[in-house]
Formats: sequence, structure tokens, C-alpha cells
Amino acid sequence: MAQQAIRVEVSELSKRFGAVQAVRGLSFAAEPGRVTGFLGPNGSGKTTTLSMVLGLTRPDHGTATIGGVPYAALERPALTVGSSLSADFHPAHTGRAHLDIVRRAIGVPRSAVDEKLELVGLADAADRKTGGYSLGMRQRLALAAALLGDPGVVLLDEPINGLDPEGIRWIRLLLRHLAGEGKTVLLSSHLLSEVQQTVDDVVVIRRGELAFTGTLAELQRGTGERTVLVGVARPDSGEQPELARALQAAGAQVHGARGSTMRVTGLDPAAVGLVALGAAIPLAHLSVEQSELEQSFLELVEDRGAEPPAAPATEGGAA
Ligand SMILES: Nc1ncnc2c1ncn2[C@@H]1O[C@H](COP(=O)(O)OP(=O)(O)OP(=O)(O)O)[C@@H](O)[C@H]1O
Repeated sequence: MAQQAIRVEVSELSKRFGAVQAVRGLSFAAEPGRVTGFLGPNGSGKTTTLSMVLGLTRPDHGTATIGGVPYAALERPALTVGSSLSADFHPAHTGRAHLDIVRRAIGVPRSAVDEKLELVGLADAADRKTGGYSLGMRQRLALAAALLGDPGVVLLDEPINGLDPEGIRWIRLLLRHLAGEGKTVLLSSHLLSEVQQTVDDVVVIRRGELAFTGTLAELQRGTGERTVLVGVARPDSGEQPELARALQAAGAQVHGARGSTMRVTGLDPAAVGLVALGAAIPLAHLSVEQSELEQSFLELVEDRGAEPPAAPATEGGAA
């Protein structure tokens, strides 16, 4: 069934809790058919923002709309927006019982429970109490609950947290599949590396304010060329500096030639491999550094507004 395209839009949103300005003048949109990563360090205002989108927290200023209307004005909110934000399970309930309660509340057929348990890979654990679930299993159950009503918008708060590598691969595929159906998928994370293989668009916030919004490719564009990590198989043989010299002769810049792994720029991984082959130096390691995006993310969110720490008091005045 074709999914109705529902845009999520946040405009000039602000929220203060006492002395803490949790969100300040925040504007961004999450588009149908795309996975949007909502990124920022811990405490930067992500949960508060999602909570305002879901009508759980009242903004001081600004608006959050889903398909042009606030959450509270949606005709069938639970069938329009699925979220993992308020997912709380009774530890004595089984996974199946939890989903059954949710599906009754939102008015979807009983068959949806088994369908979503299957979808999130919890069919075998469905009749176990959620109190015994691992964090990864609870994440899967929260996702199943969010998807019960087959909503056009899926809002997930840190859905990857607690998943093992297999679980991370699985959720990537699932979120991409949901976007492929035309759904609007918005997920928060404090780690760009956790979501960079999943998201199309990125919204970065820092201390409640927008630091960046655009595509992942646009975020990447500012970060320059790739760095190749390379390590020789016999680090004590003197081959590491020898390889460094060969790479430099081939036009590369090499950093850390004395360590177990060198960082190489100016050549792609295949060319680095060929230089090693040409010098008859066996390699133990050859990869592309994944941290360039993370670096640009960290630059965006670093606390530039923070006061430098006060100098320690010295006895007896200035030295
Ligand atoms: N109900 C509340 N009362 C008081 N302060 C709050 C409340 N909710 C959030 N805050 C504060 O607002 C700021 C933003 O918190 P928020 O939970 O939105 O950030 P976050 O980016 O989701 O962080 P995390 O990933 O750690 O959950 C924090 O300083 C937090 O302590």
C-alpha cells in the first residue's frame, strides 16, 4: 500500500526548564521517504524536541507540526506517528502482552502483534516477561510498538543504543526499508558513527540550537579527503618506515610512521596496497578512517560557548 507522505516540521521551537534553556529557536524538517538523523551530544535537547513534536511537552515558543498540524490536532495520531519515546514496559508483561495493550489502545487488528513481533525478530521471545529482556530486545519491542499502527511517521529516540553489531545491521536495513515505503523516519543519536550508514539527512544540535542541517553528503563535503590507515605485518622489521618512504615517493603524506598504524592521505586504499605490494611488504591492516565525518560532527557540537575553566587560586598572589 502506498504510504501517505507526511512531513515533520519544527519551527522556531524553544523550551526552558528553570535555568536550563533546553531548546532555543530550533527549526528543521524531516522529509517523507528519507531517514533523518537527529544528532547532538547528551543533554543537547534531542529528547525535549521529540517530546514537543509528540505533544508531550509544551513549547515556550514555536511550533512542531506533522503533516502541517500539531500532534494534538491529528485525527488518528497513533496511526499517523509511531514513536519509541514513551515506550515503557511493565516488567511482568510479556512482549506479546505489551503489544496487545498498545494495539487495543490504538485500534489495530490482533494480527498486527504477530506481524510486528516477526518483523523485529522477537517472535521466539514474545511470551517471555520484558523484565528479562536485554536492552537490545527492549529496543526491538519499542520499535514493534512504534510500528503497530503502520504509521507514516516514525520517531525513534536512540534506537540503536544497546544493539549488538548484528542488531545494528538489522535496524539499518529496517529503517531504510521504512523510508523506501515513503515513511518519514526521524531517529536521534549522540553518535554520528552509529547512524552514518543509515541516514540520508542530518540535523545537528548543540546546546539546544541548530548547528547543521543538510544531507549527509553535505556534512561530509566539508571534511576533505579520506585518510587510509595502514599497518605492516612485521612491525619490528623496519618495514613500517620503509613503506612510509615508498608511499611518500608515490605522492602520499604519511603520519605516525613509527607507530603500529600509519595514517596516509593523498592515495586511495587500492594505491596504498599497490605501493606495499611493489615494495614486497606484507600488510596486517588496510582500511579507510571512518572518523572524518565524526570529526566534522564533533567540530559542530564542540562547546565553543563554554567559559574556560577558572584558573586555580594561587597562594601568595601572582607568581
Ligand atoms: N523535565 C525536565 N526538567 C528539567 N530539565 C530538563 C527536563 N528535561 C530535560 N531537561 C534538561 O534539558 C536539557 C536537554 O535535555 P534532553 O534530554 O532534551 O537532551 P538530549 O539531547 O535528549 O540528551 P540525552 O541524549 O542525554 O537524553 C538537559 O540539560 C536536561 O537536563
